[in-house]
Amino acid sequence: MDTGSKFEGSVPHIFVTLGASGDLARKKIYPTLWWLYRDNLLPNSTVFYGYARTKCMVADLREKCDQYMKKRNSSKKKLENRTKMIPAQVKPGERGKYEEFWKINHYVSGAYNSRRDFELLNQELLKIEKNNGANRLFYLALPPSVFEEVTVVIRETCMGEHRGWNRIIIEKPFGRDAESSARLSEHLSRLFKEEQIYRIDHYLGKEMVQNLMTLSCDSQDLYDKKLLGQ
Ligand SMILES: NC(=O)C1=CN([C@@H]2O[C@H](COP(=O)(O)OP(=O)(O)OC[C@H]3O[C@@H](n4cnc5c(N)ncnc54)[C@H](OP(=O)(O)O)[C@@H]3O)[C@@H](O)[C@H]2O)C=CC1
Ligand SMILES: O=C1O[C@H](COP(=O)(O)O)[C@@H](O)[C@H](O)[C@H]1O
Repeated sequence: MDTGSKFEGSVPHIFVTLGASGDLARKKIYPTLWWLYRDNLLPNSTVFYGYARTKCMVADLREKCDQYMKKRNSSKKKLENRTKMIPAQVKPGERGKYEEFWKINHYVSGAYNSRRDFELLNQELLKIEKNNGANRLFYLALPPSVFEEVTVVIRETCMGEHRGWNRIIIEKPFGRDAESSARLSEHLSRLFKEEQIYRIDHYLGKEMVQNLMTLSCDSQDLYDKKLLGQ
């Protein structure tokens, strides 16, 4: 299996959001995918798949996501908009592209522990790939209680015969404590190579967290008094 290290534009990319019906998907993942698509930051022939138990159509998913799709605001503007109750919307000039974005979205309904349902998902992906292979990313937008079973079926059903690399993305939390975190890592390492596993904590991109470096240089007292720990 090719784990892949290159961002190869000529090969199709398939981004599968597991738990597509949920809060993280609608508020963070789909808006981010839209911004990347809108700004031409994705490889050509990228396709998106949503997967969850909820039976729904792409149109239903779109309806849930619509209000979160506006370009990211600064925190100040976000606060102003919240206060004024202004609903977020895609800008008028971007609506054509927004329609294009939803046309390359698909949705498959199934359980997270069902081999059969994931085989069906795999069949869908293979149809898109038309025997040319593709690079596949599986984003676990799911409660941690589902991580173990879903990664087993992904490994068993969605990676075998197809050509291209496969990656798994997990949003924090990676366990509740050191022990459960190590258990999760151990489980994942039995299924995937480390370079296939991406662990994401979007809080590390937040301004305040980024500023910790500045704080650490400028405010030694803060550290000395262990205030950060508190
Ligand atoms: N929401 C956020 O902003 C953030 C979330 N996270 C993390 O991301 C992950 C997803 O979060 P979030 O989207 O808020 O979670 P949700 O509770 O919205 O769950 C996502 C989806 O998972 C399915 N699901 C929920 N509970 C179960 C269950 N007990 N068993 C099987 N499937 C279930 C549901 O889909 P269906 O029933 O259709 O299958 C649901 O739509 C979690 O690990 C969370 O800690 C991290 C950072 C931010
Ligand atoms: O990781 C988390 O993210 C959500 C969303 O936060 P946002 O500031 O990016 O909108 C937050 O509600 C949750 O507490 C946190 O654990």
